Amino acid sequence: MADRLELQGRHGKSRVRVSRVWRRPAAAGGHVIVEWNVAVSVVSDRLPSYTSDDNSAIVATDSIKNTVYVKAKECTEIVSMEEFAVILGRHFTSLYPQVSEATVTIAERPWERVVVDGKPHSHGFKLGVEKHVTEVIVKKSGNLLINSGIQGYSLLKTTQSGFEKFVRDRYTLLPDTRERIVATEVTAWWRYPFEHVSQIPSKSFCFTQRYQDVKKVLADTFFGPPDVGVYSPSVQNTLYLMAKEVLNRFPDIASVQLRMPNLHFIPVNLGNKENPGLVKFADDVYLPTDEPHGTIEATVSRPKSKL
Ligand SMILES: O=c1[nH]c(=O)c2[nH]c(=O)[nH]c2[nH]1
Repeated sequence: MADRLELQGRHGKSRVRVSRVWRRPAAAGGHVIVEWNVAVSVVSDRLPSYTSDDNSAIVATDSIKNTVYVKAKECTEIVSMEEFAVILGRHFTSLYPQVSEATVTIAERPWERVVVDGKPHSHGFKLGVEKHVTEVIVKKSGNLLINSGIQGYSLLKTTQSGFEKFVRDRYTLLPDTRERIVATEVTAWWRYPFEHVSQIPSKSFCFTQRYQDVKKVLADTFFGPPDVGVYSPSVQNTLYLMAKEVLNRFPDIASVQLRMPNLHFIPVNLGNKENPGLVKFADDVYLPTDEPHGTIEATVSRPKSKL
């Protein structure tokens, strides 16, 4: 009976923190530093270690951790974290016969070059807020999937947002409004179209630049033009327009998933019978809260080609 059990397993190392510096001269743009939190997880064809005392097929998670530092050392040219993830995935699936698949996840700590007296500093950095993340799955055949994203991208606007004409029934208290604050913390994931290591473009395509560009398109669409903005009838509609604009602008992105919690700014009205109108709301004083918050998410993809 026990012989018929099915076993699926994977192992790896998480929270491997590595930082890499590339020391370019100031004239070439100055030093570049990245700080990455790497997780590697491998799938093996052979799993005797789960069912016996035979560890002969295990690549120790300690060796997996060491490999991250070896590969960082070997990257003498600047690499994006997507490229680094592919390098690691290729390494584990090609060096070890039993490893059929590797998943490499990286989150970047957002060190940003400082600007001093209007000039980018050659070796000074400060920590930003939102994070670039990636998940790369590499198979032994060289087939792969690259998903990248943004986490913790907080956006807010003080007007040009409303919510009205929604379902109104005995459970409804929320009034219609065409004037409110809208605030969110965007999590975005997008998929690149590369399906095999051989399709990954060389230097002409830069994943890091694409991350910056996607971030800008998301924010520009959320805010609208600087002087007048753009009216948002719901977080749902704004989310869709943001995803659509990313797909419009970047043909090499196949699909976009956005998660945009609605972080409420509740109008403050305070008073009682003796003291009515202690604070009367006039689009000025709010109670910000993220507990509870609305959860709004969607995936927008290009139609599948009908070849
Ligand atoms: O943009 C919004 N979408 C909703 O689905 C919703 N629900 C709610 O109470 N407020 C809002 N706002």
